[in-house]
Amino acid sequence: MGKFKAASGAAKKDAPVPKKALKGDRGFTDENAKWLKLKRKQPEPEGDDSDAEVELDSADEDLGIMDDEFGSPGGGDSEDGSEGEQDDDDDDDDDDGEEEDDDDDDPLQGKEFVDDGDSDGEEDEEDEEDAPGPDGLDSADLEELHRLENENGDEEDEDEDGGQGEEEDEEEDEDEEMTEAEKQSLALDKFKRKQAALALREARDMAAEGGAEGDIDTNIEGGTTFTLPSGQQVEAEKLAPPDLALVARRMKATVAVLENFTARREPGHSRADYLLQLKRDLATYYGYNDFMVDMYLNMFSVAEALELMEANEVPRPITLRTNTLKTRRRELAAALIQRGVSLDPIGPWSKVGLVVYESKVPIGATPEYMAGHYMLQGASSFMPVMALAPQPEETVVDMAAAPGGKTTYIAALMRNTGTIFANEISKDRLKSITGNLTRLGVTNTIVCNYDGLELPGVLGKQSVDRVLLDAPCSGTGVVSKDPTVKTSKSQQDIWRCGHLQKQLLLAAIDLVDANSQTGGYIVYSTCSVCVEEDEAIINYALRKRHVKVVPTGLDFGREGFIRYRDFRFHPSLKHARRFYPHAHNLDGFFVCKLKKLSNEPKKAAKGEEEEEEEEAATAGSPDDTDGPEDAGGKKGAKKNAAREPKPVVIPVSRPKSHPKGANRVPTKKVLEDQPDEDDPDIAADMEQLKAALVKKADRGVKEGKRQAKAAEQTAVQQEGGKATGPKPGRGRVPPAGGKPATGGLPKVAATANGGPAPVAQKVQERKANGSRQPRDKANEGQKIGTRAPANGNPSKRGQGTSPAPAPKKQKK
Ligand SMILES: C[S@@+](CC[C@H](N)C(=O)[O-])C[C@H]1O[C@@H](n2cnc3c(N)ncnc32)[C@H](O)[C@@H]1O
Repeated sequence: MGKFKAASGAAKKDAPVPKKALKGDRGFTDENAKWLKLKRKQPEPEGDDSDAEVELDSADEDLGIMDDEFGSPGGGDSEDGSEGEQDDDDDDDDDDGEEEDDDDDDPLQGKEFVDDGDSDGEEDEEDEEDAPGPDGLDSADLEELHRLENENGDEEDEDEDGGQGEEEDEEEDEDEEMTEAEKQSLALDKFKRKQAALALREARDMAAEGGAEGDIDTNIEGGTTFTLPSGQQVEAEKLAPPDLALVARRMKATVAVLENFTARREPGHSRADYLLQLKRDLATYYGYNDFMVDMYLNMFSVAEALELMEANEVPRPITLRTNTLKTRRRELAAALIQRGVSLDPIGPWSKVGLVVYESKVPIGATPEYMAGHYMLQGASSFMPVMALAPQPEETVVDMAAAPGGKTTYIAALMRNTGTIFANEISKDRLKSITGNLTRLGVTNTIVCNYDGLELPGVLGKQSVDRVLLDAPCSGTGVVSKDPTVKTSKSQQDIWRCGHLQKQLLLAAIDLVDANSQTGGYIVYSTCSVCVEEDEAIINYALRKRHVKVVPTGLDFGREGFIRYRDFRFHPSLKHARRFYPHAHNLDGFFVCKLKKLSNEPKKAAKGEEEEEEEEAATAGSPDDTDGPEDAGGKKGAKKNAAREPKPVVIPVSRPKSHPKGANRVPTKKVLEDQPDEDDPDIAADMEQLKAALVKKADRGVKEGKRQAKAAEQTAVQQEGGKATGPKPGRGRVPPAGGKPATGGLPKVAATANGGPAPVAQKVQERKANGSRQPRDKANEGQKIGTRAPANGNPSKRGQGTSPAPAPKKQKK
């Protein structure tokens, strides 16, 4: 008891696995049992980047670790996987590479590296909570406390005994300066907190043990059957401050009932009644909105959803990636240990990662950091680059690159050879990319500032070997970094993201040459756990392009969904990988690798054209995310509007009327998106949207004129001519999205010498010359650049074919 255990069978299955990566094995094993353990206390990165940007434009710079990924929820991280020429251990990422275990001869291994003795991390926090003082507590309170403590057994007592020490003494001193009332109030607060913590722990324990048949006490008030609160009680609770202890105990009881419903239900109450109460309580206790609670409960068992929410309260470990362009991991580790940093290798699955437990110095401002020997970067962001497995001398696109964490990792794996196009739509975020590239000594990268949708037009279709699309997303996987996600996301956000993600993924596929000698791969990743942003996007691409899902090479992580509620995805989606905080101690993350099979356009299957049209009109509604094929085909999903909740599954709340069809005002994002001109479907969709927009704008103008006229008349009628009506021509024209896309091609890649890079031309030249040829040193300066894009000339390519809007700030 008392430990936060993996709850479900599924979670246990995922538990860190093998002993050691076998030599010659490909991929990565999950032997990181130690560091994967949840830890309550982690050193904060300098500048508290924790506010990882869930928003697309959130600046990593805020952290004071400007270039690093910490603080950028979207997944901004940079990692290198290769140890360059000194050490090939980075090659574990390569599809073709043999895995070498450099740790075998790592002198630091098991010596200087600090052992994480914090296996009981979770309890530490509670240990630090002071036992409630007797002051101000009545005997009933104390009795209750003792009862709770006794229920939690000796372990709890030990925790408390051991956990206080000097801190308690200090508090006693402070107590003397307090008034009696203050003391009582403080003590009561502590008592309540303690009660809540104990009750929650019980709930967790019980959940973790799968409801241990037989010995679950479902009685919330000793002896009586657990009774759901009445409507009146629910209303009363809404008005009062939340009683967290009560809520926690009720959650426990509710979970127990749901897990053995027939035996424990209260007559007259349905499963839905209990679920509704549980949802309310989860939202109260952890502070989520209904959408998020529904999403978790749809995805996991109730017990596991609880675990995930609990894990979201805990920060992920601080991790860094050795920049193998400049140093080796063992050297970096030795240098940091010298400075008072406690660290360990991140796990056998990475040869460049380190996990930091404690640091006496700001880890984002050490001389080694400044010198570019490492990148602070969340462990989950290693995965997409490892899956991409870029090869030296290839041409690779990082389609949504800021702040450049993954770009720099790609560069390291390519050993600074070949060419990377690091693209980012947000001009403001470009400097984070260039800053990181410069600091880490990356010289094979051209930074560009396009909407990713434009890239096939700019760089040329089938022009590159690999593309990483670390897509803008809702950020529902990074709650611990950005708790605002708990309440700020809605189903509409997911639909909006989904629509953009689909288009970006098609553009990514179009960039890749299926006939690449060494590549032909696309990796799609998000830091969202929403199926509509993950598997549904891949499934869409499978229908639209000649691609197949291939294994990521990552040996841990859960399989992608093939069935999710009403959705049925291609069976190959099991090769995708999902990572969760509660199961892997990683941010919630999705990674999927595609192999392009042919450069030929894929003919739309029967019925799909019609579907595309509808998609444009619905712009990412759930119905366009590949609904069930077993319910009358894909169209069946659309007809299946009233979706039946499955047992212990709560339907996602949807708006009562989803805006569809011509009357729907297109979202701003949709209007900004540029069509892939070579994709007739999308181009047609966009035309349709634009037409609708123009029509709407016309209506708005007419309405504006009408109102102006009315205002004039009113003014004339009014004494002194003071009009109170709307001013002529103001305020009635549809705003924002209505702005027609104007302007020429923005943004340009810059070369190392600051001049504009004729990007597409270079790619085409490179292709013509054979991309595998060694680079011409004389051309290097022109071809390769890492500086911030100058306001140079735009690439000629694409000009006049795709009127691109100025880059807009994107919100995730
Ligand atoms: C998840 S973050 C990328 C993190 C980055 N890959 C890293 O590892 O450091 C997504 C990025 O996509 C950018 N973005 C959003 N919409 C885009 C678009 N249409 N084209 C290109 N980039 C876009 C956002 O500004 C944001 O920087």
